[in-house]
Amino acid sequence: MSDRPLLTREQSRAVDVLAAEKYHIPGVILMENAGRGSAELLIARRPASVLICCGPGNNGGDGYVIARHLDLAGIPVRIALLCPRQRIQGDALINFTILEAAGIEILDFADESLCPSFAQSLDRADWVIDAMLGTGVTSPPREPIASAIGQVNAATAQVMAIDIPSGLDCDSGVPYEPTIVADFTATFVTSKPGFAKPSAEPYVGEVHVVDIGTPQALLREVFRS
Ligand SMILES: NC(=O)C1=CN([C@@H]2O[C@H](COP(=O)(O)OP(=O)(O)OC[C@H]3O[C@@H](n4cnc5c(N)ncnc54)[C@H](O)[C@@H]3O)[C@@H](O)[C@H]2O)[C@H](O)CC1
Ligand SMILES: [K+]
Repeated sequence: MSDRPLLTREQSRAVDVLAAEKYHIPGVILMENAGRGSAELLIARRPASVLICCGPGNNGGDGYVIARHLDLAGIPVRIALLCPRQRIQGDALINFTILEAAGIEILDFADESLCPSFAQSLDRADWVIDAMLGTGVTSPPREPIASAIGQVNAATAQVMAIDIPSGLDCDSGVPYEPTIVADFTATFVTSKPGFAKPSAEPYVGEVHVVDIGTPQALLREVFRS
């Protein structure tokens, strides 16, 4: 796994497209593998209480899957949702709807200014999961995610970043203002080019690669292109 080439933003998109269009793998299966593999990494660290900060895209979708697996493992977990519920779409929406049906606690923080209860939720957690922004982002984090990143970085809880620390450019390794400072990053398929850059070092922490069930043949195609 570790001898695979690094995966760029464009190749990450190619994985999703090829999986769906040529290899008959629905995106929700990749998301399940991504979330379950990430949850297993955190469960091994025996968290007492977890806050999962979720953004509007599929990075947030991974966060909903993680919530379900932590809940199944008996770990108290809450979602801090940093976008209006109506913005959630596709595979992320499938997993969000499951969480709603399962009664897992979802706290809404869609407003520009995070209300004091975001800080209170942070205080209650010994681990925070950053599932706010992933490979789909090429600009500085906007509100309310920007404020959430600032508050997470100032909190005492340990931080696990999903795929990429939110705010870090996965290709260049340049941190936007602000960027999550993670204790460890669970990244999918293989590591990202930006992680090897000195500018990324303070943000990514220990990097763990999580496989998401893509066939070898698909990966060969992606890395050949
Ligand atoms: N093939 C794989 O590796 C898989 C990865 N998965 C996860 O999916 C994300 C990428 O998901 P995507 O929906 O493309 O993008 P994001 O979640 O990163 O964000 C898009 C979302 O964010 C909004 N947005 C864009 N720019 C900003 C900004 N500057 N500030 C705030 N919000 C912004 C935009 O409008 C969209 O709504 C990848 O990282 C993995 O975590 C899959 O789960 C499995 C396959
Ligand atoms: K992230």
